Amino acid sequence: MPLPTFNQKDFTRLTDGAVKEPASNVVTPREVKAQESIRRFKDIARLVSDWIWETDDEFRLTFTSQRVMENLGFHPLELKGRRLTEIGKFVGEDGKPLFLKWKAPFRDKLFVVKDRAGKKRLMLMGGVPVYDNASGALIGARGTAEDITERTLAEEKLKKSEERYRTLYNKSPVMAFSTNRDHRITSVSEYCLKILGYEKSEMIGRIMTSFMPEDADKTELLQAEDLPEDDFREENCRFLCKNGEELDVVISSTAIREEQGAIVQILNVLVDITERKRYEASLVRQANYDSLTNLPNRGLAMDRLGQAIARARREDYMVALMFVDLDNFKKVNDTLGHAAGDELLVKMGDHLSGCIRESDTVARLGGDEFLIILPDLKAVGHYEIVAQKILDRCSLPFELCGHEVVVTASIGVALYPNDGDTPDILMRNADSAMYRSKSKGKNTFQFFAPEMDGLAHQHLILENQLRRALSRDELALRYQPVLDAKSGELVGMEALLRWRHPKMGWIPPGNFIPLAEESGLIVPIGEWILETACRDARQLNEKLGKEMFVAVNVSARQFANQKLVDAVSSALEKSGLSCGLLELEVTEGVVLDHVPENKETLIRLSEMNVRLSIDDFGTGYSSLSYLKKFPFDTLKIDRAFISDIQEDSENAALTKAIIAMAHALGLTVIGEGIETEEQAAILEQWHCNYLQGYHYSRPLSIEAYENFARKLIRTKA
Ligand SMILES: Nc1nc2c(ncn2[C@@H]2O[C@@H]3COP(=O)(O)O[C@H]4[C@@H](O)[C@H](n5cnc6c(=O)[nH]c(N)nc65)O[C@@H]4COP(=O)(O)O[C@H]3[C@H]2O)c(=O)[nH]1
Repeated sequence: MPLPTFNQKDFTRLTDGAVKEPASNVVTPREVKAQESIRRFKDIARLVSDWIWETDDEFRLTFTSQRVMENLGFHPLELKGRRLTEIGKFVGEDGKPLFLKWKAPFRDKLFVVKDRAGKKRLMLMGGVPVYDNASGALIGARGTAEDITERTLAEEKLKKSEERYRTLYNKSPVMAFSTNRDHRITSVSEYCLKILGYEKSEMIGRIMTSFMPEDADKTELLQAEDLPEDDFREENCRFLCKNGEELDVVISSTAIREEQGAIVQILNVLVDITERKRYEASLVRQANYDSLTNLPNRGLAMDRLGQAIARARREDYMVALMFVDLDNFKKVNDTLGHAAGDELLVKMGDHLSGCIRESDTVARLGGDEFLIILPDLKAVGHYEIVAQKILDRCSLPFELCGHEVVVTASIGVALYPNDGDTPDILMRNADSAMYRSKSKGKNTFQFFAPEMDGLAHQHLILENQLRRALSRDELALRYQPVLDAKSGELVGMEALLRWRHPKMGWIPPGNFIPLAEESGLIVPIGEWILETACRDARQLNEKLGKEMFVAVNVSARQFANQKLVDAVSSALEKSGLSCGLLELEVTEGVVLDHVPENKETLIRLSEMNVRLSIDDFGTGYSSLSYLKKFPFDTLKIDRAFISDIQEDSENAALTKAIIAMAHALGLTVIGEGIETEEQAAILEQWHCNYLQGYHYSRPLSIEAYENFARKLIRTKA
């Protein structure tokens, strides 16, 4: 028996509400019931978003609700009579075709159908078989279909993004973990586990701060309520690895909230900044600490001294500053080598640190100088105890490279407020006091006294600084060209000493050579000059392919030292410069001293084939007799004669006579201090052999000299 069906007309009539009442007014109860049922169906069909369908026993559509137009774009009439399986197919979760047993109700079956535009739509179908009441035969089916295309797409999208997030969370090299509102860890990324070294089970469920060192500041991290709504919060903290190592991390926390705003989860991403921190710390260390001894350097010491003075001013204390200088450090360096010297400094740093309290500071200023700051002295006399302790400790023998070495120290003490109220003044005064200790025979300490500011004391300070200048590379040589008067060609150069003082800048030789002579320092300094000048000359000659001499000034004090000849031959040997290219300039004083040894030294040098020159001739006795007695090769006319050669006829006559006389004795004559073309022309006319002076060039560094020489050689070529 066919299923009583609604045709389309019926349906339109029902769903549009245009139900026309039958002509007869006699309505049976059965009809009323039927009409009610139709109205109910009409309302439902209009309101539900699902597509309602009905088929006959061959599953041809006999009815579809209007919704199908919205879902699939078909007019219900277009579908009428078509089999459901013609317009689409049932599929399983896996997308494979599914064969429905129509005899039983079914629900949530996926039905893939193409809409009018040919696009795939996904419907979720449910249906029931319809049986004939009387015969019990299957006469069709009816059901609903929900269009789930958009929802499925959205779900798939969400699923994919969740998968992506999960992959990111777990597989990428990001340290991340989630916590709940109680800060207990709920999930942790694989990378995080790998870096921290824990098993997942060791982290899940634990409060995150339990992975931080006890002394770490955790307050901020435990303020979940403070987490920003649309941003993340960054905190610096330390994390403990399973192996006990500590990681410095920046932890960025983002709150994941439910719609009402309550926090559901906190996502924490950790960035390991341990290396960066280490690097920053090493930079700070480099800037503030001495790399050899690990003690604070001058900068940090001055800073601490400033702070100590400020505190002492507030609290009415005194500050003692001790300048400690080792007495025989250079000897250790020279005899045992630099490695031993370094070891000594490190050990000395330890010794000094052992003599003071933790609140005091030991710093290394450079070289063999240390500084001690005692910041909160309550009683005068306390620093005396410390100073004596330091002297005692310093003079204990050191074991250095298998040798037992004894070093002593000289200490200068200055006090705040008595001896100064700024770090600079205190430093200067402690330094002065230290020099006084040195002059008093070393291995002692001295307090600053106002008279130490005097000239004699400054002299003493300078002498001590000069003593250190050599080891600190503060000395340098400049070279002034010497030219052939006739040809204008370069024949040689004179080496002139300069001192680059760390605070005073370049100091001219006239200001410190007398000091060096007086103190005997000219001997080691002279050796350095000889070595440097010979080496530079040899290298320059090699580069230029020329044989030019270098003249080196040798003072009377150097002659008094027996080792001059040895120093000269050692310099020549080390450099490989031929003896005939070294000229030693001596002043009249050397020969006038009537010291027999000087003559002997000059003879020995001359026998070595080293050239000898008498410097500044004309300024002293200018005795002709010694020129004959001593083996000189060259005579240098002092620039005092040359400067007024044009105006002063007496000087001019004298200069002319000196040149003639020197030639008669077989000497080469050099005119010094040539400043003008005219002076050069006159001297050339008088047969002066060589010329030197600002007119040609000022003394130059060896590099600048090389350029000068190359240019001159080019113009002469
Ligand atoms: N006004 C003027 N000056 C000119 C001119 N040409 C050169 N001079 C300067 O005259 C000085 C010549 O050196 P000196 O008579 O040996 O006189 C030297 C020498 O006696 C001594 N000296 C320099 N270097 C050394 C050294 O290595 N050892 C020793 N023992 N003494 C040195 O110091 C003295 C002064 O040296 P510096 O200041 O370098 O002065 C140099 C040089 O710069 C010029 O045209 N005009």
